[in-house]
Amino acid sequence: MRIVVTGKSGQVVTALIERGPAAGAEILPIGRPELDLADPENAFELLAALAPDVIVSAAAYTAVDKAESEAELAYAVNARGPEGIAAAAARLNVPVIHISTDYVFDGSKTSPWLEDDKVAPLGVYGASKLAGEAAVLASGARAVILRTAWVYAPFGANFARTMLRLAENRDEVGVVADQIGAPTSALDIADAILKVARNLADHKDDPKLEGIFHLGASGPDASWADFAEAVFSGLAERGGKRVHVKRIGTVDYPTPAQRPHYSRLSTEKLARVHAVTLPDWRDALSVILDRLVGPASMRRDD
Ligand SMILES: NC(=O)C1=CN([C@@H]2O[C@H](COP(=O)(O)OP(=O)(O)OC[C@H]3O[C@@H](n4cnc5c(N)ncnc54)[C@H](O)[C@@H]3O)[C@@H](O)[C@H]2O)C=CC1
Repeated sequence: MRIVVTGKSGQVVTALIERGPAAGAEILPIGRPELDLADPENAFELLAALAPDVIVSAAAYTAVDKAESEAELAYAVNARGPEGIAAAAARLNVPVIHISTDYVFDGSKTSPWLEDDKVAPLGVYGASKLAGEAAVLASGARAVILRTAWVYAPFGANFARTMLRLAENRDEVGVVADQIGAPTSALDIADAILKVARNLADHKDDPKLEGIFHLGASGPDASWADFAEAVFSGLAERGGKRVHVKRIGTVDYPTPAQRPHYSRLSTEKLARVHAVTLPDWRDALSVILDRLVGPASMRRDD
């Protein structure tokens, strides 16, 4: 199975490159300079030359706060980019898996968001990603939208790595405790994408496999403060220092873009239709900390 994925250096792209071979997939990343999503005119020629079985649209403008002052660029990359990719996929008759976000919701629920819940993005990033979803769904390509959230990995820019960096010279870190979600490993996201890609490639005439699906880790709800505490206790278990989390409110940490208070996504539909369930986020974090800090077992006496 040949999978072309947009982007070259992102968390999900990098995870796909790492996980693809074990799933029997050849991963072909395309990104800048040859493909600029802000100007995807050449997408068809590029994709046609690579002859993929499935296209994964993973690259995006992901700077949530900066998007508030760069709306034009955010829309170009997150809406017109995927539109160009999906139009090419339709012409090539190749299915497309497009990665989207919990930020299409306003966070006002208190139970996990369902795929057909009312969308109401709070900021430019979420609105531009929502426009991307709409463009992909309207393209005529066989399309799966995978909305995920709170992505982190052993590489790239993410919350877990930021916490570990702060631990180097801080004994206490203030982290918001009133935004709830599920930290989701890009490695697990890559495994899920590969399974969905396989389902699409193997069952060409099954429209039930298409549409919007939510993808997130299993396990208990977590706040960013809970996630930080789990990172720091994992660090301590691996012989690192103890860092205290000061639980603060969103009001104490103002940002240009407003974030949803409750971001947990219901993953029941993905489990039912594609037979994909992600591991508990605490187990996934342990896998990533083993790589970033060193295996906990190495520090034990046994
Ligand atoms: N990071 C997160 O917490 C979340 C991410 N997502 C979505 O998941 C997907 C993957 O996210 P990450 O891997 O975390 O993103 P990332 O920020 O790690 O990587 C983004 C990738 O997009 C590429 N890119 C940016 N502008 C481009 C352009 N104009 N042309 C071509 N490539 C361009 C970058 O070079 C990079 O490879 C994105 O669609 C994002 O919207 C959804 C929910 C949460």
